[in-house]
This record gives sequence, structure tokens and C-alpha cells, in this order.
Amino acid sequence: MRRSDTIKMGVDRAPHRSLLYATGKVKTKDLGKPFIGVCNSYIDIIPGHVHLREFAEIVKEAIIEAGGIPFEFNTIGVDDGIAMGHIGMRYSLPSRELIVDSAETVINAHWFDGVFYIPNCDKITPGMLMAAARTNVPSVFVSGGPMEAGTSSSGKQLSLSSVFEGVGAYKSGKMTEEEFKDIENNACPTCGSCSGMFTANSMNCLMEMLGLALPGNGSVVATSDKRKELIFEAAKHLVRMVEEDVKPRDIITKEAIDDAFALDMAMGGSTNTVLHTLAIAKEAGIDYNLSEINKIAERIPYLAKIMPASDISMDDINKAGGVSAIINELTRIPEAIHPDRLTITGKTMGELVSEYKITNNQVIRSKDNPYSPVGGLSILYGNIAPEGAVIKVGAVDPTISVFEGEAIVFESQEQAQEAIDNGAVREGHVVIIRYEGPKGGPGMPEMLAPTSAIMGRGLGSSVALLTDGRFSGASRGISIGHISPEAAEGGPIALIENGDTIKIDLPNRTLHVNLSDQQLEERRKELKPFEPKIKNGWLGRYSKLVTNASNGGVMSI
Ligand SMILES: CC(C)(O)[C@@H](O)C(=O)O
Ligand SMILES: [Mg+2]
Repeated sequence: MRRSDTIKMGVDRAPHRSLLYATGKVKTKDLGKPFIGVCNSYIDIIPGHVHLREFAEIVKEAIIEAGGIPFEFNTIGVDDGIAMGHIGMRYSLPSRELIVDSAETVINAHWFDGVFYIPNCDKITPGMLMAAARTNVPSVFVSGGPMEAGTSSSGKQLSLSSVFEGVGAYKSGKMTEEEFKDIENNACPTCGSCSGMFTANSMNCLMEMLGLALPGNGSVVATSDKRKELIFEAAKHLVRMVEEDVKPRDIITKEAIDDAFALDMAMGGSTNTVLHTLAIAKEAGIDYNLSEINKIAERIPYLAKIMPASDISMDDINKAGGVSAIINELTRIPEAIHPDRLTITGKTMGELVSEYKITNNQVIRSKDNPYSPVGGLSILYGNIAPEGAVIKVGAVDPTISVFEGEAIVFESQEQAQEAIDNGAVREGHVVIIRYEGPKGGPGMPEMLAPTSAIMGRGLGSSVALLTDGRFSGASRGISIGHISPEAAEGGPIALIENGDTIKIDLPNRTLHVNLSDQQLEERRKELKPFEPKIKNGWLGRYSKLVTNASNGGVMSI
């Protein structure tokens, strides 16, 4: 008995069959075939998704060829780059929840036997992964693929982060208008997800490591015909998985989550992956503690330094062997990852990647010559972040290990941005941006504009930034986010005052303000209760129900 028999078999389902015939997609002879949902995310304001209408047509063709009947539906999407720096960014993380809930709704209301997911950009990928884990219907993923890197007139490799940092450089007089315009016009040359190791590409690579996508998913560019091959192969696996009843939770195990973080460490993934992977684990019924991530960081070397941490693009990574070559390299380190895990191909992860070799050691380092012996992401704890905070250590100036500075406090991203722009933020400052967490923002906005402004002004090694909000994958410098508990739930970040001394110790993974527990308690007595900034509509509801970043920023039921 198939799931979809619920909507198509027996006398009582005659009305349902009438409607299915009316779609023009089903004939009586097809009723025994698996019904496959095609969860697409076509939307033409996101360059990473602009090509997905045609993409889904190929997917449907591939599903029919593999013996299934495809039914397409769409999710919404937010372009984080376009939503950056204004109210739009407050909708970005909440959009992940709408994507999960809407995919669950369509999949369960129509009893699909399997789902072919087509994600690409920031919240769409984790939203769909969460939906797969939640519905636990056999699933495969083929993402839209990365954008090709841009090239400036002087031949420099560019990505979206070059434009964001260009804003800071231009505004502070460090870049001419001509150079600035040249970057703006050349940074994003094709469709696809932005070309660095930003959030979209980080999640699409991670999906390969989870075992839910085929080799090449994370790094083959959107414009390549190879994506078509991935689609046809994935469709065959999906129909087989439906027949064999192989479900997402057979693949998304605790070991798979460990390994997803391991890949993040090896590639210096976006800090957002921490938020999303915790949320995916939750949906898969896995109790995963944030502190586990540091144990993984200790055993995984940093092998691939990609934009914004270098000038290397995802396309360069693909040409140097791709994500599978990195995974294969990790299998050569004893006990580093779990190569015996199941993948959608029916092969183990170890078997699947065994043929993939690093072809250019300038781009992907070997385990014996890594950029750093420890991973590119780190979880910091201390009296500012009792439940944890996240930093992309791989994108910090390597000469910095301990940073001590003076707090300069802002109650919103906008206030901080103004102070950075007018020069009030100076060397030795630790910029605190609070009330920007999931509840406080609401929506935990990404702060690419302030982090890029700091970099663009040449303050990347002399100013730190701490927030209960989050960052873009394109953010770099001493940028510490996801501070939990957040200010809106009374976290200690709410108690910091201008002039406090903040100490960030990267090797020991700690984050402290020079105040005793007693001093913090004294200040707490003065703390005013949090008043939500938005009280109605979707964001009002979200602010009420969302949990903090150490819980993946998921909504409580
Ligand atoms: C706009 C970006 C670069 O996609 C950002 O939103 C990220 O999270 O990496
Ligand atoms: Mg983003």
C-alpha cells in the first residue's frame, strides 16, 4: 500500500480520482504509480531561483522517466541580499518556518509517496530539509547551484561580498567611484546562489554531506549542463527509495548531523548553518547540543578557504574536486567522520565519495597541510553567552587569538550602522548590537552591512562586533553572533554598558565581560521588561513563539 493510495484507491475516492484526472496529469493506468511531489522554489526576484521554472520541468520529465507521476508546488522565498539592511531582513529567518509549514501542508494533505526538493538560497534550503525531516517521506534534493564568480575590469575575482565591502570602502574614501561601480556591475554575472561560501552554498554543500543530495550538488555551477545529469540520477534514486521505503530519518541520523558540522569545519561554512542544522536535527527527532560542535571543530582541519575568507569561489572548489573530494579527504583521518552512513544512492557515504580526489592542492588543501588544524567555526561560551555564541574563526585575521576591547552599545542594527558610518566606532571598540535576536529583532536579522562597513573601513582586525542577531555567510572579521540567551529574553548581553571591558579568547572559545555575577545581578534589577517591537501580523506571532538561537531559532508549539 502506498501513501498516495489514501487519495486514489477504493470507491470512496472516486471524487478524488475525478479531480486528479482533471489535472490532466493522471490517467486510470497511472493510479498504481508513485505520486511524487516536486517542491520547487521558483521566484524571479532571487537570482538563485530565477532559473528554477525550467529546472522543475526537467525534474518532472526525469520523474516520469523513472516511473513516477510528478506534481509541482512552490514555496515562498526571500532574497537575503535584497532584504538586507531594512525591515525586509526581519522576514528572512521567519520565512524558513513558513517554508517548512507550507511544504508539510502540501505533502501531507495530498499524501505524496516521495518528494523531489529544489532549493537554493538561504532559508529555502534549510526550510526544505526541515520539511523532509518532519514529514519523513522519501526525499531527494537537487539545488539550483552556485552563481559563477564575477571578474572586475582589473581581473580580480568578485562575489556579492565584494560589493557589500565596497560600500564601506567607498563611503570612507578608500575606493574610487569608478572602482565601486565596476564591482557593482560585475560581481554577480549569472543566475545561481552567490559564488562564495555564503549561507546558500554552505547549506547546499552540507546537504551532500548529509547524504540527501548527490556529489556535485553544492559546487556544480547553476549554468552547467551537469545539473541535468544530477536531476535524472536523483529522480531514479527517489523512485527506488519510495519502493524500498527509505526515509529521510534513515539518513539524517545523529552521525549525519555530526558529519554535516564536520564539513562546515573543513570548508568554513556560514555561521547560519549552526542555526539551521540544529533546527534540522530537531525536526529529525535528534537531541543535539550546541557544545558538540566544538568537539568536532577540534578534530577537523580547515581544508578549503573560500570567499569571503579568500578569493576562491565555489566554481574553483568544483574544479579542484568538489565537496566529495573534501569528504573523501576527511575519511582519511581516523574517526573524523562516519563513512558508513546511508545516502540516497543506497551506497554508504564512504563508498559514494571514494572515487573523488583533490585535483588542486592550492584550492583544497590535503589533511596533512591544512589552513588550520582545527575547524573554521567555533562556539564561544562565557558570562555574556551562557548558552553559547557563534563565530566564523576561519574568516578572522589569523594573527588574532585574544581580543580585549571597550564595549560600545547599540539597541539596534540601524543605530550601530550610523555610528560605524560616522566614525564613532574606533579601534579597540567591541560593538554590541542587541535586541536583534529571533524574538527581539524580531526575526534575527543578518548584519552584513555593519560587518562589511567595519571591514571596508580597514577596522577588521581592530574592532569586534557582538550580537544576538546573526550574520551573512559573507560576513568576516571578529564577528560573534547568535548570543544566547538573547537580550529580549533577559540574556546578559542586555546588561552590558558602554565602557565595559570585553574579552574574546578564541583558542579557549570564551567570551566575557569584566563583571562579577553579583555586578550582573545588580544591573539585572534595573533591566526593563522587553516590549516587542512588532505586535501584529506574522512577525508579531513569530516574536511570541520563537526560541533562541541555541535552539536553532525554531518556533515552540
Ligand atoms: C546575501 C547572502 C550573501 O546570501 C547572505 O544572506 C548569506 O547569508 O550568506
Ligand atoms: Mg543569508
